[in-house]
Amino acid sequence: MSKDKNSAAQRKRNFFEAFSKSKVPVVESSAAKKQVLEYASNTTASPVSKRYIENDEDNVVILKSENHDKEENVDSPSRLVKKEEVEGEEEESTDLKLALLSSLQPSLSPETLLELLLTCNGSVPSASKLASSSSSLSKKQSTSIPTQSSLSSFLSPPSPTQSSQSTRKIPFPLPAIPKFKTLHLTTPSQVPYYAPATLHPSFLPPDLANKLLSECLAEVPSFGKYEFRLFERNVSSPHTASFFVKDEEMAAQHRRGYMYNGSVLDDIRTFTPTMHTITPLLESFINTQISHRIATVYPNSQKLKHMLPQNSWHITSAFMNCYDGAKQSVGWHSDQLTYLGPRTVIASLSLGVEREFRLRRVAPVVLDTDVPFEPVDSEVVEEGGGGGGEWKWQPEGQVSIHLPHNSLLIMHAECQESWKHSVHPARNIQLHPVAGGKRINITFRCYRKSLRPDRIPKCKCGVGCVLKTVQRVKERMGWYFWGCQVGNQWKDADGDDADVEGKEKKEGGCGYLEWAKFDDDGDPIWE
Ligand SMILES: O=C(O)CCC(=O)C(=O)O
Ligand SMILES: [Fe+2]
Repeated sequence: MSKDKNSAAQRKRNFFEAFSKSKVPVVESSAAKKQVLEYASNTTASPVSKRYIENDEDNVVILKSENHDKEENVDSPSRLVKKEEVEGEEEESTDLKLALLSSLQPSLSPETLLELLLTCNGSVPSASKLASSSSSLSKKQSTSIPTQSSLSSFLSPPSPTQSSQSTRKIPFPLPAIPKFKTLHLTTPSQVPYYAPATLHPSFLPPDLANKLLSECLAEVPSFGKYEFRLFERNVSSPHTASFFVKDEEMAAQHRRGYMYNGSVLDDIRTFTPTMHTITPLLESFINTQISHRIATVYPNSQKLKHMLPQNSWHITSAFMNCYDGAKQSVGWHSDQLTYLGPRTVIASLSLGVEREFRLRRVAPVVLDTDVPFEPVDSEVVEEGGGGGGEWKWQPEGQVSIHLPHNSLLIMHAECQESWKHSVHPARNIQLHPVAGGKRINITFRCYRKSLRPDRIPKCKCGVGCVLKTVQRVKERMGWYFWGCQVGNQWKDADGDDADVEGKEKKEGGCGYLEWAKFDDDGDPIWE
């Protein structure tokens, strides 16, 4: 590192450069503002570590980047506060305060924010108050599509052969990964080129991530173990998990009516304090990421049909998973869409031990499911084939992504319908100083009001239906249907519910099936 790069002025210039290209989560509600302000007055920043490991399995392709430092420089709120080039706590906490202040005052330039902080002796609450009461502050340049420092690195090359300054469009649809291959992605910037996901390491300010981890670890001992029938997923799951909602009222609603695999959950908990604190940060960040993806990846820069309107992704609930030791895992599955609706986005935060997450495409992305609905023989639409018109899907290889402590993986809108994911058992793990052998994962979700249990169809068993898509029948590829929860489960010895060929359907169930129609924004149209 050059001397010049180390100088305070240069560091400040670097920071401002990164900062002005970035979009910090915007905190809008007054309760959320209060939480950020509370956090701002208590926090000190500490360094984070991250590590990308390589793998020597057969048939493994490892994509390496020439410029790891640059490529790992990805977007996250804490990117703005974590300074590889900056030494010393004081600098870090200034950056953290700037990031927090920016989330409260998103329209102000970084220079203005710094001036405000200096004027207010470093107090974020006072600086924010001052900003709100002043009308003559300089504004950040407004752009309809926010760009991010890390997203510019996201758009930088996924392979070593390209120059780090060039940008390459993320292909849509994504290229096929050759059958039997596992593509190990070693930098976050590679992820969106091969999977319908983005990875944001060092997502939270380090102290906040550690606080959240400690809260989660306190919850874990009372988690239940779910074999084969883990909540929304019909899958072998040798790990423990629990379900969280925002408040008691929601918890009561969930206990009353939300069905998972034919029964209601009895273990429904409310968010821990830090889950509440990070909710507005996550919401703002995810909405920014979704908008960026729409602008840069999806055809004609339009949201995919059935996606939520822009800026309306919000957190209603979360599954918290705990993987204790190298062998605990979750088999191939996609998350059930029943309450999430079509084209859902899921924010998955990892804490503690780094583990390997895999993704595999199982069906094409269908852009227009708006085809005339006609009655068909229910056999034809069974997921996984059987009946006429079966889709001959060319099996594809898989992508492997390592998820370190405090990394956020966003599963984007095309992920659940066309891909499956899993957490791979590990040969060995590196213990985490706080979590020991445990990995905690929280998947934050946006349940739709229009898909509350009292609104969705019941099957002939009298149980709320499950929402699925057709994945193997060419003529109806991508269509959505409501089916019997029991009738849509498969006996599944190896945890892979994608490969149902040759497996038997579970006993019982009424075989109910009804086509599901959704409007452009993904809300159901009932007939
Ligand atoms: O632990 C993970 O990263 C994934 C968890 C998951 O797939 C789920 O909660 O549905
Ligand atoms: Fe999942």
